[in-house]
Amino acid sequence: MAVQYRWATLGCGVIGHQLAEAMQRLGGNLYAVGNRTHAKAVQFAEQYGIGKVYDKIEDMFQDPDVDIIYISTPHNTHIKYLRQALAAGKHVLCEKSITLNYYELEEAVKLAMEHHLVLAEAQTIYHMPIYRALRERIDRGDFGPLRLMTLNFGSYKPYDMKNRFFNRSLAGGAMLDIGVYALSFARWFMSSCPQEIATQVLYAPTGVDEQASMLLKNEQREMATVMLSLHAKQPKRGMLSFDKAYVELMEYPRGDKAVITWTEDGHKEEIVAGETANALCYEIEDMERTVAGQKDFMHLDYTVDVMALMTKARQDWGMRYPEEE
Ligand SMILES: NC(=O)C1=CN([C@@H]2O[C@H](COP(=O)(O)OP(=O)(O)OC[C@H]3O[C@@H](n4cnc5c(N)ncnc54)[C@H](OP(=O)(O)O)[C@@H]3O)[C@@H](O)[C@H]2O)C=CC1
Ligand SMILES: O=C1CO[C@H](CO)[C@@H](O)[C@@H]1O
Repeated sequence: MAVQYRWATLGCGVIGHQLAEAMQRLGGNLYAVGNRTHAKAVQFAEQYGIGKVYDKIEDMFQDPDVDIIYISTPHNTHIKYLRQALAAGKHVLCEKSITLNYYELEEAVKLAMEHHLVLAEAQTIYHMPIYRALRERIDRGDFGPLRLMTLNFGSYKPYDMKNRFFNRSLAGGAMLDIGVYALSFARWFMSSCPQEIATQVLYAPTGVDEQASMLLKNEQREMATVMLSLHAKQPKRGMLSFDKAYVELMEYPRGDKAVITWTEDGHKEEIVAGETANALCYEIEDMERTVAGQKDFMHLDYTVDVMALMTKARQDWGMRYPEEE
């Protein structure tokens, strides 16, 4: 699918570069770039052959030629830009976690609805073809009823205040950075949003959540366990357990392969769908198809459920960011 809309990127850090590369892999290009540090936007534009660099970020919202804004700044800055972009009539694809908490997201969703715009979180899990392939097989009843899932996500980040990971003023912490993947995985497969949630937390010296565990259960008696760590490596492993089989996905945020182990005789089956390297291409394509009005491929309803769970967990812990005090 060719890129048909004009996209502007707000932010040109690690993931901003990946989005620019994905655009080019699709045979398109970003239309414009804006960034807090202007010099980096200029350099970014040169690297990718982007024609427009805004002097000020605010100019992006007023540019009548922009259709979709991609926000990739730290979590706590998202709401400020969401407000401005949506009020100016732009569709928005915003990086995970889409907002700091449920209340900010509620406000953004209301704005998007009022202005008839597509608002979406850049959550790779909702766009990787392997997730759709598995969903189809589950819905067909191949594995029997879903009983439980176990989700791990561990990343080793140093306690370095120069980056966002442990910095409370940049909305650091495990839940918003990586918990959002585990919960999006859980929400994708669960028949309804979990109603019961039990959690534990360990804080980093900087006051943000370094490790967290969660137990979830919904009305259909489907359960999930989540273990997160931001200062200890773990495999990114998602496991779904059914009556007839269990299914494992490794590197699940951008997974492209699932291994099924059949309960009856233990034999294994592998399903491959999509490619990890194209993760952001799938996201761009789904956003464009949704903006074009084909169907909703973005799953903002799941994003809202996941944000509600993350907010509930932090409320239970009494953990607040400076913006919430
Ligand atoms: N989907 C995915 O696979 C991934 C998603 N992410 C998400 O993307 C977002 C950005 O992460 P990442 O690219 O790693 O971050 P980086 O630190 O690499 O880049 C951050 C960007 O935000 C800008 N920025 C930083 N602070 C502010 C501020 N206070 N106001 C305005 N702009 C600011 C930076 O501008 P400057 O140049 O001036 O510093 C830079 O352009 C996060 O929400 C993160 O969770 C991150 C990695 C992977
Ligand atoms: O989204 C992301 C991908 O995973 C990384 C951890 O391994 C995160 O830190 C990052 O924000």
